[in-house]
Amino acid sequence: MGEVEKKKIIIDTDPGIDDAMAIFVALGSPEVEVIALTTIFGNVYTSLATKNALHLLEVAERTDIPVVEGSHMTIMKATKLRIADFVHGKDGLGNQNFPQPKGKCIEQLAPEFLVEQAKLHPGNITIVALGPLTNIALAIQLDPEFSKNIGQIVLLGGAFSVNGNVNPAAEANIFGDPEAADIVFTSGADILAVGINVTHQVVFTDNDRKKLEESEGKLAKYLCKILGLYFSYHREAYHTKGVYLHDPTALLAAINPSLLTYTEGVVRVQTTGITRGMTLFDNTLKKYGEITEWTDKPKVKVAVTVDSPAIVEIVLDRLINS
Ligand SMILES: O=c1[nH]cnc2c1ncn2[C@@H]1O[C@H](CO)[C@@H](O)[C@H]1O
Repeated sequence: MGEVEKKKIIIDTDPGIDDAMAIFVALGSPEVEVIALTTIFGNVYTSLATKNALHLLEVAERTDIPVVEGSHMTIMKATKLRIADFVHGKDGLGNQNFPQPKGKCIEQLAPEFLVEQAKLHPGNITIVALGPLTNIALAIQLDPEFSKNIGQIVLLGGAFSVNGNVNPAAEANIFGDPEAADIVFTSGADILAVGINVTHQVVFTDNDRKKLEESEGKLAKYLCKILGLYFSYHREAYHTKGVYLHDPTALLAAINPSLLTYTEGVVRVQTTGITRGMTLFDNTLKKYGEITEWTDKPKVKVAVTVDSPAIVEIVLDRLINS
């Protein structure tokens, strides 16, 4: 029997403790081929995201995978960014003082790289977007064919019919660049959004962490070092005895969509006022009496439920066997 072709994924990432987890899960998943990591600000600034991406690939002994640096500012060219170092540490990886990576990112910039790869493999690349959507929006602006050429964009972002995590209205990745997010949601690309309404159901407990600690998995052991800060943040902010697996859930949705259920509709992002960054979903079933900002916009898929025990089990399995 011939080998089943692996799904080609590009992870757009701002590592980030849960990003590190997602990247390692991806590297341990035989179903996918990680063709590059592109970087973005969010949990850290973009230069640090690049450094951390290179570092994580060195830890995983996968320096064959290129790192491509992304935008240092929002699509509106704002450089005053909201960085979640209080969740991930000053270094983005739990304040562990890791050595500088030896490798370097490639010369090309992330938006051009994304455009080029989508052209090279039309319909066959999945972008797993784990941070603000700036690079992807820039790729859409660079090439009118990009939304058609890209296979799918699975994004971790939004808070659908629930409160956000930056403030009651907005989730962190969308809040990081709301204008970019609105461009992506309305681009016509095949989009699957995994919001915190879903990822807050996927809790990785103290007991799961113990399983990582007691395992022989190389990447499991590494993650145990950086998870401490993420756990204490969750204990303080959410009073949970565990952490939310945001990025690993989005990554696994890209690998095996049947782990979640979805609905379809139009998503717009609020870009002004106190609800800046809010994602508003229209299921398009109601016929409004007038034309709205949602009318005739392309539909996207939005995750509704998730098989949390299965997600945690797969994450554990991929890390313990690393
Ligand atoms: O309270 C928070 N504020 C800002 N960012 C957060 C918070 N909690 C988690 N994340 C980070 O933002 C993404 C999910 O929204 C994840 O990458 C997560 O690590």
